Amino acid sequence: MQHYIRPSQPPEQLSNLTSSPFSPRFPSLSLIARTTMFFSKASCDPPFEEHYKSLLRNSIMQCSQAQVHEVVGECELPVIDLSGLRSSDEEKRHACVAAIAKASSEWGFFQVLSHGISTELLGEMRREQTKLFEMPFEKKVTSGLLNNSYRWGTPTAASLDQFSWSEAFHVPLEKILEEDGGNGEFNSHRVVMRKLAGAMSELARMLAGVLAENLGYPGDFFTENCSKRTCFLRLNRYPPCPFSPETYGLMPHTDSDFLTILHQDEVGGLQLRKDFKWVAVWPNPDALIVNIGDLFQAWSNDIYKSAEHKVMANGRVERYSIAYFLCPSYESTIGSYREPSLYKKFTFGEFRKQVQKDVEKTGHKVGLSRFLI
Ligand SMILES: C=C1C[C@]23C[C@@]1(O)CC[C@H]2[C@@]12CC[C@H](O)[C@@](C)(C(=O)O1)[C@H]2[C@@H]3C(=O)O
Ligand SMILES: O=C(O)CCC(=O)C(=O)O
Ligand SMILES: [Fe+2]
Repeated sequence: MQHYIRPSQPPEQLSNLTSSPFSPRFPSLSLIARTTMFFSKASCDPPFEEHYKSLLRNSIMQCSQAQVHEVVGECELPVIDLSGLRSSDEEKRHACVAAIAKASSEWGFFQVLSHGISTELLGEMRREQTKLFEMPFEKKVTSGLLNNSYRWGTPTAASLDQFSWSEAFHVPLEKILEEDGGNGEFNSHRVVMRKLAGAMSELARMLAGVLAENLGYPGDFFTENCSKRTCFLRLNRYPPCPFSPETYGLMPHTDSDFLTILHQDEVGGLQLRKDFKWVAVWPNPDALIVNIGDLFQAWSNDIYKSAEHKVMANGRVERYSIAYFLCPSYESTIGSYREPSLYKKFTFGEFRKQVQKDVEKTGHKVGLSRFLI
């Protein structure tokens, strides 16, 4: 049931510009089109260089000492075919549940095939996402698009290790599910987002249910507490970055949710921390990535792991990803499914507030350890 794959080609991030046009590693035409040749900044790009001038200048001098020693290993992230869950053969279903639970404990990450989200829908979303990010930077900032959810860089960054070379729409789904909440001009992306949110919600709640049942607990906790309205869809874009290859596209973090479903494009750059090493997650066009968030780690009393992950910026090409965050309402209380609990009970609202406070104060998310008993 659980098997490992390593793609035949490395992600574009690792291919090099000097390769021959006849070599299979030569970048595809679409990638060439997406390459901002030698750092001419597009009008859609956020003004990272102007805004974070001193931060970036210092970072080049220091060459980010903190990250130099880190090893990036090859990733053999579990790939799980979810058709096993729909099988009438009880043994097959059981093997699939066991594979999901094992990966969630050992990695906090896994990839899924036969996930039920069509390539067409993911492609539609990707086209809408591209249109959104191609708008002039000023418009993204000022137009209040998608409930004012546009973010770029890291406003609180005091050093390069707190800085993210990326932009995102971090969209509370409650807002886009409202029928007429939007500006007519942008309706097509709202329609696609609703469709994708529906499909992602089904998949996320099904996986959360499986993980809960594996611990002998009914899965309805997630159906009851995480409605379509309390979740988030995040559209990420990582523009090409002319600075040190050590620059983060997205700084190391754990996700503040129950679980995340991620669709990444073919560029690569996502890395997760396993056994004190950073390992790269190779893009697999047929798979979605699933990772356990802080709330599931607390709820499962550390049986499932919320693994730290990051995105490394790419010097030549832009990268896109879409993340669906399975979250409860802010009033929901998160407590361990069994006693004695490692963590104090907290509401999701308290957790988010504490994360924000820590990030504002120190530039870093402290996260779950704040709530240890
Ligand atoms: C500065 C930060 C905000 C963030 C946690 C972090 O320390 C690093 C990444 C951020 C991020 C990105 C994805 C999600 O939007 C988010 C909720 C998360 O879990 O990690 C945010 C965090 C946040 O805003 O709390
Ligand atoms: O872009 C990626 O691959 C990861 C994004 C991510 O970690 C996030 O949005 O929380
Ligand atoms: Fe994340």
